[in-house]
Amino acid sequence: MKPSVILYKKLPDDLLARLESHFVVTQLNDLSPQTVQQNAQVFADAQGILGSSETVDKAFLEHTPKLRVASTVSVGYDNFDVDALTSRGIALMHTPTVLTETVADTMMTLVLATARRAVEVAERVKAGEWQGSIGPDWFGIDVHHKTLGILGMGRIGLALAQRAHFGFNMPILYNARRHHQEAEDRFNARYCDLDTLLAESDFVCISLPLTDETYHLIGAEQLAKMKSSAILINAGRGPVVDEKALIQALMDGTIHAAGLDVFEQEPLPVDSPLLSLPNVVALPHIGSATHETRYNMAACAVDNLIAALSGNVKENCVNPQVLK
Ligand SMILES: NC(=O)C1=CN([C@@H]2O[C@H](COP(=O)(O)OP(=O)(O)OC[C@H]3O[C@@H](n4cnc5c(N)ncnc54)[C@H](O)[C@@H]3O)[C@@H](O)[C@H]2O)C=CC1
Ligand SMILES: O=C(O)C(=O)CO
Repeated sequence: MKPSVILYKKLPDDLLARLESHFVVTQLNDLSPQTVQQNAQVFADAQGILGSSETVDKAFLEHTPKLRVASTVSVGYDNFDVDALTSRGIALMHTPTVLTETVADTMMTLVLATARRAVEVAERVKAGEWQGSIGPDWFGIDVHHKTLGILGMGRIGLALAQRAHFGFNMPILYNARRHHQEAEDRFNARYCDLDTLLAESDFVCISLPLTDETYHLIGAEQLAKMKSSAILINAGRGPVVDEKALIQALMDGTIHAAGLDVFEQEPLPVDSPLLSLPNVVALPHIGSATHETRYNMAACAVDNLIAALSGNVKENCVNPQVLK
């Protein structure tokens, strides 16, 4: 008999058909306690789950005694209790690599949009304010040849460094737990401690995962170490930055601007002070959101689930120790 799996994200038809050729698939909207309660038998029978963004913790796992694989349509997995999964022998599969270039494009978009005030001035044009030659109140700052600091020199950080180095002639600084030879050799990136990176960068770019270590890594103290002309870019996870401290720093001119794809609470509440600051470009977590990349992520997640439930995993497992 085919194993039962729960799908909690919409898939393109061809990928759904592929999933259904291997499994008995139940489609649900989410993994909320209410959904679990209403579909108790489905969760009790499920050997696999596939979707994104929902919390999978100890309390959830109590309802899934047969679960063997969780396949997330994302590279980030901070919404999973990995220790709880591992202690139950459940494999966690994710989708690195297929989204790397697209997310780096998004980060470069934020760098350019904040520096050149693209959103703000486009809105002024739409509001009919472009009535003659523009003056300094419409000007931005240069991106090329400025120093770009990277926090999180992993796959996405490297792809960002490539764009900044070759495309914009930007010196690259990075802080990491170890030296990255590839970044140093290919992009002339210079390793430095966090304080030096904050003090010397014109753009501080975050492509870090959210972990206990990175939670609120950037707070008031760190923002105060940045240049007052510097711009903060965050496309890692919202809680890596203390959002209250960031709002204060943007309001009092401690830093120049921020380009944000991720927030402490998503969707960003409509009354967030971030939305009334002209020096903020706020995107709705679109880092990987292109048609091509979202398709590739979904295909990767389907393949990951098939591989893991058939004992055939070659890549993309967060906790490979459960496979031994
Ligand atoms: N905005 C968006 O739509 C997206 C956001 N992301 C976020 O980007 C993150 C990174 O993705 P990848 O580059 O593929 O992952 P990765 O694992 O290749 O890179 C993360 C890097 O951060 C480093 N790191 C972790 N903790 C650190 C610490 N405390 N101090 C310094 N460095 C530390 C790791 O050593 C690694 O080099 C994801 O975990 C996710 O949170 C990923 C995709 C899309
Ligand atoms: O993959 C991730 O981690 C995202 O945030 C969305 O692509």
